Amino acid sequence: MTELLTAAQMRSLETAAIESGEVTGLELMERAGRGVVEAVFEEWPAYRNAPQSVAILCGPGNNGGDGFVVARLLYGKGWQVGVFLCGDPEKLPPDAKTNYELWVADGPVAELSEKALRAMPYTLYIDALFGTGLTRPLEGAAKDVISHMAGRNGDDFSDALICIDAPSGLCTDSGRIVGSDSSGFANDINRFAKLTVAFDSPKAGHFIGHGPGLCGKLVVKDIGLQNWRCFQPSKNAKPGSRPFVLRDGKAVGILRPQMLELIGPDRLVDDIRYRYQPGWPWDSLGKAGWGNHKYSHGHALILSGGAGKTGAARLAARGALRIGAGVVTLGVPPVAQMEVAGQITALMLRRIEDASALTAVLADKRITALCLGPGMGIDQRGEALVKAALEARGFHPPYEGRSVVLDADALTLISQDEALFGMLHERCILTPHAGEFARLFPDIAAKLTAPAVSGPAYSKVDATREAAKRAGCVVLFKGPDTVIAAPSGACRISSAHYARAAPWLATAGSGDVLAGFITGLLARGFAPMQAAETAAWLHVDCALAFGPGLIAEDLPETLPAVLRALEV
Ligand SMILES: NC(=O)C1=CN([C@@H]2O[C@H](COP(=O)(O)OP(=O)(O)OC[C@H]3O[C@@H](n4cnc5c(N)ncnc54)[C@H](OP(=O)(O)O)[C@@H]3O)[C@@H](O)[C@H]2O)[C@@H](O)CC1
Ligand SMILES: [K+]
Repeated sequence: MTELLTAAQMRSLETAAIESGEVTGLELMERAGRGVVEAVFEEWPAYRNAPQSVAILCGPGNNGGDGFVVARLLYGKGWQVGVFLCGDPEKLPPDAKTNYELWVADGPVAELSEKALRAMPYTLYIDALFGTGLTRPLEGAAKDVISHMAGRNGDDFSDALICIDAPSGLCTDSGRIVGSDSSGFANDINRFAKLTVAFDSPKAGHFIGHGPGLCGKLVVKDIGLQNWRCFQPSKNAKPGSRPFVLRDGKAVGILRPQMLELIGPDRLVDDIRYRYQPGWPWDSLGKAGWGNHKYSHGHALILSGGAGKTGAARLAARGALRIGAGVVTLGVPPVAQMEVAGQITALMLRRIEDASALTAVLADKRITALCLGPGMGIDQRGEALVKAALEARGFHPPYEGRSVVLDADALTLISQDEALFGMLHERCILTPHAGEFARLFPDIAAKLTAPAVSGPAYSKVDATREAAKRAGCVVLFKGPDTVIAAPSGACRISSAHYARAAPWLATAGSGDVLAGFITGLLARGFAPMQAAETAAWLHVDCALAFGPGLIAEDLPETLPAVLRALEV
């Protein structure tokens, strides 16, 4: 698990640490600068004993302060250091000012301008203009320089640029660029830095929006704030009582409540395990829960479209079966029965011509989860099926109720019909991609696509939370930065970036398999949020395990190996 912090949380952490009297802001800044230098040598080990030249671009706040520390430390190692300041040195905040003065004893500070920067080439460039304190669009020299670094003049700095905390101009809460004209990043929004060095914990903006593309590689350096982020583990703290912070598999503390707001599942398995409680359904994915009869592992019903449109539902059904639903039935209209019957083996088949047939089938309380949408069609039959599915909420101990995954065409249908939308309940999960999200929640999507005029900007996290609250159910907003939110505000980011980048997952039918994974877990008794986050994580893991060349059919077939590797 990786906890992701907002800029405000990071500030409150820093304030708590400083107010405790155990550490000063200056010490934190020194650790941050040291962390950057360490990261540079880890990335370019050959430079450890071969001093190079570096240009350090310092801004008017503490991000700039970190830059002055790096300047001093590299100069001390024999580097040729050019320092450029954006702003008035007299107005620097106290710790940054101190480090400015320390640097001035070593070398000069030039006023930041594109011309000054271009006067000579440097081996490396360090962007210390703005970090978590960015409040408005870049302008003037800062904007000129960043757009130059982003390739406006045809130069490519992306193998030589290190960003302190964030690429300047990027909002660390939202991963959006602040400014209506992309603040100079317009040339190629996915190529900017080689390395971004963040402190203590990554920020949400490193994982969503343009963050991952602009940051290059993300390195997080510890600056000794963990005692203010976590309560110390007490002897009585048991898994399940409060979320633990794990480091290398060991609990190092219990999260402070304010830090719980945003938690990202980089290592979701740990995340799940530390919340383990006896009887929790994850256990039943492994050996411990096997041995009962098939219906005790849940029965998923996946509704298919008509002839020639059954592939998507079959993919979803295969996913649900592989993830461990005891029984998976495909509900097909009679016209598609032969087509589907010829393609499936372990899956069951049921004729479901219309809504009344579905209602009759749902009298079977053993059906614990439904999936509607993949290939279903947006005709009257589809609409009536969605209505029947949302009406039939049946209860079946030990499950809290029957769950419904609404994907693809089902999302289009509920976006067109307020009454259907109003029938959503807490056991539903919506799985929109960006286009479907915009149809379902046009006003929310508009906020997300409107230019970000100030920071912190409205983010995909904000949008997904708002959508979940309005729908009254879990929303999984797909993308390489999948965001999952519950009406309560609980939120996870399942990011397929950095070490988990799997661009080949963007392949036809992969969303259908994801819907099937979620449905299978729901059928087994996972709560909606758990089902969505676990499925999203396993989906990416399958793609990573398979590698390039992946097609949607491969995802369910790779799942057994992924589960084996988890030793569940
Ligand atoms: N928190 C921690 O624990 C630690 C934090 N550390 C470091 O501190 C960084 C955060 O520092 P920070 O808060 O001073 O913010 P920063 O990003 O330097 O910029 C703020 C300044 O810029 C200004 N400004 C904003 N936008 C602007 C614009 N478009 N154009 C022009 N000006 C603009 C803004 O002015 P204002 O909005 O007040 O007018 C303010 O003066 C963080 O990223 C990390 O590197 C480390 O030392 C380790 C410990
Ligand atoms: K920066």
